[in-house]
Amino acid sequence: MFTIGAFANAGRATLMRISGMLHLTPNVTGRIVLINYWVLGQRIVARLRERTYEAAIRQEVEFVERGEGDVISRLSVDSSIVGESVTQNLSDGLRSIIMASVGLGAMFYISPQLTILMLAVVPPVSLGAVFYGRYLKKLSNKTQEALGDMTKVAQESLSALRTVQSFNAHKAEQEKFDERVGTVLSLARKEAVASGIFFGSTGWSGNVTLLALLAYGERSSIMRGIGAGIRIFDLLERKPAINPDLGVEVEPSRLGPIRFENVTFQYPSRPEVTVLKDLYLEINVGESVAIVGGSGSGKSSINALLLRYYDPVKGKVTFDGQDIREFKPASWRSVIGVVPQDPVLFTGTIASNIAYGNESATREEIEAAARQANCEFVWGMPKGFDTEIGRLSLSGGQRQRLAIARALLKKPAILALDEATSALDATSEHRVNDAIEKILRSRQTTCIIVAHRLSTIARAERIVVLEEGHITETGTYRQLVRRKDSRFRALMAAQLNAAVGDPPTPDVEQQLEADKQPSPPVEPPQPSRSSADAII
Ligand SMILES: Nc1ncnc2c1ncn2[C@@H]1O[C@H](COP(=O)(O)OP(=O)(O)OP(=O)(O)O)[C@@H](O)[C@H]1O
Repeated sequence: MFTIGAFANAGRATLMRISGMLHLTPNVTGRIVLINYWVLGQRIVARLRERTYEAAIRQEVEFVERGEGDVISRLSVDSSIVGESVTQNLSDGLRSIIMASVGLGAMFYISPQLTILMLAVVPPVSLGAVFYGRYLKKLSNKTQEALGDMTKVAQESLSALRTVQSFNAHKAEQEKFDERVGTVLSLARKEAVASGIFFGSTGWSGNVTLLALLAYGERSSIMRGIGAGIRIFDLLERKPAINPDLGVEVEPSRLGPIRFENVTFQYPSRPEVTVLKDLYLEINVGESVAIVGGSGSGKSSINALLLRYYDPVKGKVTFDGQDIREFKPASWRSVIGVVPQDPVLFTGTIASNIAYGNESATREEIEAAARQANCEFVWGMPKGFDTEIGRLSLSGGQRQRLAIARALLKKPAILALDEATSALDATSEHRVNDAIEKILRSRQTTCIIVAHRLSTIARAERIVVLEEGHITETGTYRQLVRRKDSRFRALMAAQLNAAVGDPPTPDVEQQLEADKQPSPPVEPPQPSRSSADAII
């Protein structure tokens, strides 16, 4: 064996002598080869990304929506790996071919018998390499899948950060992500061990060569690594504008009015636009207030401030007389149930979606909340509450009802509801309205509703009309609708007309006329279905 080793070294020395004759120092040759291959690699990666994106965007919606993260990871990580391995393998392969053929030629020249003896090891080693290669490929595939899964989890929660924060689900999301990171780590470890065996089989000289190659060729990747590291550390060191660790806990049983005290607000990304101007709004314990106003008047921004996604620029929001900035954000959000305009569902079962951020909820509690929110469609599904759902696999109305159930499960002292503006199918819409009405009637929860439907507006105890960032009118539905020149009437008529089509339809006029009549003392008004559920 020693003789064969010495013999192979003699072949390698011959190759070195040849490159010496061509006046190519290993340093210069290495640099040229590396730069060329690096550029080639980048071109391959760019082409691959374009083609992958082109293919992804042509797929059926279901494929991408179910495995969004996977597609993104193929675009970012997989394509780099392919690019790197193609160039790396290509350069390694070329180098090996040259070394092997020149070396073998020299060896044959010195002693054909010894060369043939040495070549006898080639077939079993090749066979081993084939099986070993397959194993490595499978392992790498699994790692990529795990990476895709990890990206998907991160993407789902980051794209729904408002939901994650309002349901205090950081811990659950972190655990989910950590689990994926763990899987990736253990697979990567397996891959490293497997590669280690591979390199180990080439003996100490192989390892030394590899180290030299790494030290020599990887300098540019280290620089790239530093660049990427800076971006990561920037995020790690960033202090959140709303510190999640500062503040006092809110007693879950604490009740009190909510006050927006002369609040002025601009979004940090658009400081030139004042969304809310010196707004004063008081909502008493158990009261339901509907906020109405034209698109862009600042309705949703009120909810965003209430939930402390943002802080006011001037003025303050108080709960029971205390500035909500004094509360720990998670503790404050835990007393508020949120139903956003376009609710987000997460990968998982219907039950886990209703119990989002509320892991201790029992099946009975989940079902009770679903019943309260008119989610009867769940019982009709073959697997009921254990049905697996993707982000968008339910209708808008069903999603909104699940979101209502999710919010009700928290038994919140305050309910912040943003009605869906998009049209829901007739049955769903009716069931959503019905669920909201049930909540409004119960009078246990303080409700602040960004309302778009007449039926909800009519049911709320008080209506505030928001125009250009401040409240221009406030009163009950009857008071506002009866006031001949009220801004509310004008808003309703204009928006209903816009929804139904010009010129004003008899429906709108009839509705407004009908509402002028005195109502029965106990029953709340029952606007006719044609216009009552109209989206405004
Ligand atoms: N995240 C944001 N960053 C910057 N500007 C925003 C942001 N969200 C909303 N705005 C702007 O703030 C203003 C008020 O928006 P808001 O969503 O509160 O209105 P809205 O009354 O709820 O409208 P709609 O009924 O259409 O939902 C709009 O001009 C909007 O463009």
